[in-house]
Amino acid sequence: MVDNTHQVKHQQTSPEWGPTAWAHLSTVRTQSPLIQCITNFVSMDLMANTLLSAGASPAMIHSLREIPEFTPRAAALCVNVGTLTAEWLPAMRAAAEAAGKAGKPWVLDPVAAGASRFRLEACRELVGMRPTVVRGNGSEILALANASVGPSKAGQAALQAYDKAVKVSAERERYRTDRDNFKVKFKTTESRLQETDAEMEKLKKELAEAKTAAATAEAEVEKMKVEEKKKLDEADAKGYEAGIKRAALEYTQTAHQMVNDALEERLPEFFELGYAAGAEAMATGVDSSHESTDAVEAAKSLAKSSGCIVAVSGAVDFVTDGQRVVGAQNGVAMMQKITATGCSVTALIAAFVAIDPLHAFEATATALSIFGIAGEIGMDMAKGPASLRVHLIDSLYGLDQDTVVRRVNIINFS
Ligand SMILES: Nc1ncnc2c1ncn2[C@@H]1O[C@H](COP(=O)(O)OP(=O)(O)OP(=O)(O)O)[C@@H](O)[C@H]1O
Ligand SMILES: Cc1ncsc1CCO
Repeated sequence: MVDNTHQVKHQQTSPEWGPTAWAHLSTVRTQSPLIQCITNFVSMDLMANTLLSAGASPAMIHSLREIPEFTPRAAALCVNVGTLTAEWLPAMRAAAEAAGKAGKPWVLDPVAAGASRFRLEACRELVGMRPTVVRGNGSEILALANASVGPSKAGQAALQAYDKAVKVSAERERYRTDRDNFKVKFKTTESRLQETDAEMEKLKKELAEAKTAAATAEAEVEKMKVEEKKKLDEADAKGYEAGIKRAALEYTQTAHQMVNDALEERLPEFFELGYAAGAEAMATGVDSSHESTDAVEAAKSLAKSSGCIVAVSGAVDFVTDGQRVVGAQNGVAMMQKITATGCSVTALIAAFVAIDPLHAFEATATALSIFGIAGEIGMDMAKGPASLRVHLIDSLYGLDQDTVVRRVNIINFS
């Protein structure tokens, strides 16, 4: 059971974040608050180990039969809908209600809130039960905020999304047309090149024939030299004909050389055209994920309409109560490559809020920052996501005052 008289008391409106974060972490270590987690199957292990390495005491208890007896004894509750089923939802409701009645803080993680109507409805209902904190990624907070603002605003958001989709699709079509036009141009050039090649082959053949004819004629002239004068005249005439043919061949050879030179000169131009079309085709990808910065306004409006603290995780973890906004800028991008880091930091928020429930806003920001610092230090030793998972837990366990105070990076955004 948590003794609230030991809760962190030195918070002010504008806290010194480093010392505050250390006060929160060291209080979690000394009080070891019992945190009940109703969470998804994927996150159970990492979440429990995160809480343990921070000094809290995890209990992954979700049976409806145990909740009335157990939940009031926990210092805080963490509800995560990651692998939601119709059977588990009543347990989540019951635990949220029991925590509320016992005056214990509880935290909601609306995993993939927008993935289905069932999930969105469940999340909306749970938000309506007034969790102390809601923590999600950008897409989850956007889905939840849009679902909570009523049909007209949701309709507007859908229309805006539709407009954007139409624009992107038109742009894509334009790129496709450009690319197809280039393909046609390229094919035409190619067929012209083939025609020239065929012409060249024909001329080569004629040249060979002419060479043979000239050789024959020369041989004949030689022969005529020793033959009668009468036949010499005839042979001369044939030789003259061969001469004309050779001149004609020399002329066609020169013409062919000119065509070749002209094509060679234009080669860089063809290359430029191909390169430009390639670059345009590559620029057609459409990014559909949301950054945490995209969801700050949605988080503020959700915080206002629900009365909860709302946190959006990402490169910057934003925390808002509807008026104030702060951003925790710790963590490393590789944390996204470990499943359930988000779920785990939500549980850590529950532990921090458990020991300082009167300052849930500050406790949420410091929990996010501390988890990020553990990720940063863990990353120095990690080779990839699997080893980061291990080193993150080790680093969280080993954090000391100097490191925390020095590395906490929380700034005011409003
Ligand atoms: N680009 C980033 N740079 C630094 N830290 C990040 C980045 N992206 C996420 N994080 C950190 O990773 C943790 C998890 O955040 P994320 O937004 O990925 O949660 P999530 O999508 O709910 O995760 P999950 O569903 O796997 O539990 C947070 O502590 C967050 O600060
Ligand atoms: C991968 C996954 N699917 C449902 S819950 C969960 C863990 C991250 O939220």
